[in-house]
Amino acid sequence: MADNLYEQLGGGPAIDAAVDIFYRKVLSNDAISGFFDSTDMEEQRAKQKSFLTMVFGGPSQYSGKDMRAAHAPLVEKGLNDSHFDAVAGHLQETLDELGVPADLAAKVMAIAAGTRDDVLNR
Ligand code: HEM
Repeated sequence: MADNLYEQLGGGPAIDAAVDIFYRKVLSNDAISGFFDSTDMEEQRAKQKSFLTMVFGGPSQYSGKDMRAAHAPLVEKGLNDSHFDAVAGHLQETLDELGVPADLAAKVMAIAAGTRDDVLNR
């Protein structure tokens, strides 16, 4: 049995697929897509893949910003719990669509939930 969440989820190809589907959903949601108006989405997907690989225990040298710094400008623009909930919802839907078993999906969602206060800078 693979001993870290990264391997249990299916490794790099699984993370790539999840991040691609996830951002398609995020950008299709008018309530949150505006935050990404001036974002290079190719770079964003690459950073998110690297970040998730790291927090799931896989081989990653994430060199992006920490969650607090990365989202501070967005909090200035009004980023709040409702936006975080929408993003978390799209992550859950993505995991469901990919057929990730509920116990693993719950671990992923717990890690995402653990970033809330940093993302919202409080
Ligand atoms: C589970 C919670 C979240 C995680 C794990 C996460 C992860 C990340 C990562 C890894 C970056 C890249 C940091 C860098 O540029 O070095 C980033 C940037 C960003 N995130 Fe998040 N994020 C989360 C929640 C959100 C939410 C709720 C929103 C808005 C609805 C959001 C919008 C953005 C935007 C707009 C950027 C900056 C892109 C740019 O520089 O143009 N994130 N996030």
